[in-house]
Amino acid sequence: MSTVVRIDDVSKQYGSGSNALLALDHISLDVEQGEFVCLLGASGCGKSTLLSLVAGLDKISSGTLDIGGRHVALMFQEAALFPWLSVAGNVELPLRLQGIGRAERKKRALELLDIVRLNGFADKRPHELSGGMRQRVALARALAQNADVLLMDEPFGALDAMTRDILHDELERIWREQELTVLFVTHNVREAVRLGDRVVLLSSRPGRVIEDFKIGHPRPRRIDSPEVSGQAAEITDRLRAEVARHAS
Ligand SMILES: Nc1ncnc2c1ncn2[C@@H]1O[C@H](COP(=O)(O)OP(=O)(O)OP(=O)(O)O)[C@@H](O)[C@H]1O
Repeated sequence: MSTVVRIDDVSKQYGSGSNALLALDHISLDVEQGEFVCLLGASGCGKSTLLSLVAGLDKISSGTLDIGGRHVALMFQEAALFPWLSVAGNVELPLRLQGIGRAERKKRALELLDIVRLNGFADKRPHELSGGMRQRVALARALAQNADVLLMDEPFGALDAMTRDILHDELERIWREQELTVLFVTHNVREAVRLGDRVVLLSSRPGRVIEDFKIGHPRPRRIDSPEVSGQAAEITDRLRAEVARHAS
């Protein structure tokens, strides 16, 4: 296995002087090729900060962060589609930025829409889609970036439980088929156990890695299975203890 994301002793401080805020405190975390790693922690512990550092959207304050020049794609809770573009137009955008010609773009966009099971919706506008369908488009657009690493920040947080459940299955299938490496931020412990090879628990601010749970249950998992529920309960207890420690 090769390491795709190497985070070594990374700290992140926002601001300076009396306004300084330490968001991440000496975080070390390696993500291997093809791994699905979920990041879990109390609100404000620095999960999104860590993703934005891996994405290169912000600079680390100290330590080393190495993704070996690999390409990353980001996906957020809001699909953030361009409303004036069709579904296919939104998916084509990264392809256009890669300089891919019109005919090839159209073909590739249709293939990607097929992968996320949105064939037949290419000409629709984002407002004509449900929330779950919009996230499928966002996923297709992320895949269009041909990234090695998919960074997902609560991508299903705004969806109802049933839609989320279906998208878990879809994401798992796509992750396997496309041999992606995924770093997935969530507040939802069961979702983390449902999806992750590992669930990395961060402390309350400043974020530190307090535990790295290996999730060995066979896939595909059901979010309501006794195995997932049992391990989620164990992790929730650990998280609760951390939040209580921070509050006291
Ligand atoms: N650009 C910024 N400037 C200053 N402070 C910031 C900035 N971005 C985040 N922070 C602060 O850093 C801390 C970590 O924020 P971050 O959004 O990474 O946490 P999180 O774990 O993703 O939170 P949540 O679970 O609520 O989404 C918070 O206290 C936040 O207010």
